[in-house]
Amino acid sequence: MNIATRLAPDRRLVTSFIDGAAAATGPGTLIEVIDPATEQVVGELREADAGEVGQAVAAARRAFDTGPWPRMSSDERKAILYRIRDVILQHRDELLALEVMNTGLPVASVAWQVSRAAANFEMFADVASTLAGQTFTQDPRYLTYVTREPKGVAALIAPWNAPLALASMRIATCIAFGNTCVLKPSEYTPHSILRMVELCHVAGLPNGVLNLVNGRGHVTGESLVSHPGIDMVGFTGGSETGRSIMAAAGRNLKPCILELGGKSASIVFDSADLDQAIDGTLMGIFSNNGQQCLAGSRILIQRSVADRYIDAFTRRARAIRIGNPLDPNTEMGPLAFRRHMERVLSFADIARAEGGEILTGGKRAEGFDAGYYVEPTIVLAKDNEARVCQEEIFGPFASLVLFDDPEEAVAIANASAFGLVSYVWSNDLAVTMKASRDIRAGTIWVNTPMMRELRAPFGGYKESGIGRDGMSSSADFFTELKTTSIPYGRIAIPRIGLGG
Ligand SMILES: NC(=O)C1=CN([C@@H]2O[C@H](COP(=O)(O)OP(=O)(O)OC[C@H]3O[C@@H](n4cnc5c(N)ncnc54)[C@H](O)[C@@H]3O)[C@@H](O)[C@H]2O)C=CC1
Ligand SMILES: O=C(O)/C=C/C=C(\O)C(=O)O
Repeated sequence: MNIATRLAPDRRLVTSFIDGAAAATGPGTLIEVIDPATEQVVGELREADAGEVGQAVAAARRAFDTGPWPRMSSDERKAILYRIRDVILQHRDELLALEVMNTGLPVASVAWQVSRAAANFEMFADVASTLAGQTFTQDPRYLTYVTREPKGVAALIAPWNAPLALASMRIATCIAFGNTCVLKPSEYTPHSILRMVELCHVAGLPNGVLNLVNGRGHVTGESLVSHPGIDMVGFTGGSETGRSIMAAAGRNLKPCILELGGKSASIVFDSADLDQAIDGTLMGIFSNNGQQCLAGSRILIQRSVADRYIDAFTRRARAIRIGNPLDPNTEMGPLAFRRHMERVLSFADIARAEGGEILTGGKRAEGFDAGYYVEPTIVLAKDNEARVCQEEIFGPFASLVLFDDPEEAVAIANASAFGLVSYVWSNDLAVTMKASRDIRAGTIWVNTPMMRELRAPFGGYKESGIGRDGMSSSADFFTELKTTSIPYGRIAIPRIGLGG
């Protein structure tokens, strides 16, 4: 199937979507959208300038100040969010095709991500509709109660590596609590997101609650996050970008929730079920074409099992089926865009220069006329100080480091600027318990590849982020707490100002 030819001419151009309608075609810069599997131009987006961003923020503000959404009962909002879930699932194939066309991710992994997008809306509808309040009676003459109110208008910035799953997470956590927002997806992956935004309106989301602006980060993104009319910023993406977004938001004293990069340690102890650890560490680094913040990109291996592990891991990596992302048998597709592919490949030269041994890969995959295909790459690093162990590469690039005992493994895992997740492979309970206690990361997965429990807090230590997504954590970020105290009857108030 060549989905490039399936986009109708009127679906090629992506514009802003403001107050429930596509923005009229204006003079904005046109930016080509390229299918990374074919390198063909499959559409363009018309970049929103500061003026158009202002219109989107104004629409979100109107919807917040005077629209029905923040004033609905949580059950009414829940009914609409459930309909969004249903409409997403009804349009699964269409969303899937657009997502594959924009990202180059294998169709099998995108299928899971469309389900995840639907689950995000369901999950946060449930969370918001079951929020419990608090009461206090320290002074028995009073009832003091705490209510949660929506915080306002959010700027939401989404990445390109799993656009539907991650943008929907930001949208759902924001609007479920009665807020309104302006979303800016990545300029590389606008088509699936535009369709999802349209579908949210088909499902009955009131106009102005979810507005969309498209464009590059330094143009549309910067205008949005520095706009004085927004009340908060939600961002998923790289740590450097997170730094500038937080600085821009900070100038207006706006809070941020940042889900950033990682260089997560996947630790293979000699007490592991080695076959399972090999399956899990392969998924950890090579799934989603290696483009995941939560990738297990630093694999630490206990020296006593290193030969066996490395031999099997390398053999299996070489056997990964690279190909057309629309083929259900494909295990790895192309990287998302040319500049990113070149950056990932540059780390092979860096690895060699710093004394690492490339066990496999380090070059473009052969046999393709077009597409940003890269071979699964494995480097045995000289040590954990190497740049390939310290910098987020964000591609199918595994950096291996050896260790002798559990204490050393934890020390290496922690010797990183990042702290998003860690994977622990061991059947020794004490080893797993100590590792999970001592590793400084937001999530520890023991004997399992990525497993997202959406209710639990998810986010990073250190440069991997600020704040957490999840039940109470999302509620804390996306609502204001209001304390009200009311006496049970007329109280005696000291009478001042009666003197003469
Ligand atoms: N989920 C994650 O953790 C992701 C991590 N990355 C990491 O970041 C590196 C750089 O990739 P990029 O494509 O440059 O990702 P990025 O983090 O710059 O892009 C993510 C989003 O931020 C927007 N953006 C960029 N600069 C902005 C600004 N100043 N203000 C507001 N919005 C802005 C982009 O347009 C996009 O929508 C990758 O190599 C990878 O290491 C990239 C994407 C996702
Ligand atoms: O599951 C989440 O909420 C976040 C996942 C983040 C990534 O997979 C990513 O950014 O790569």
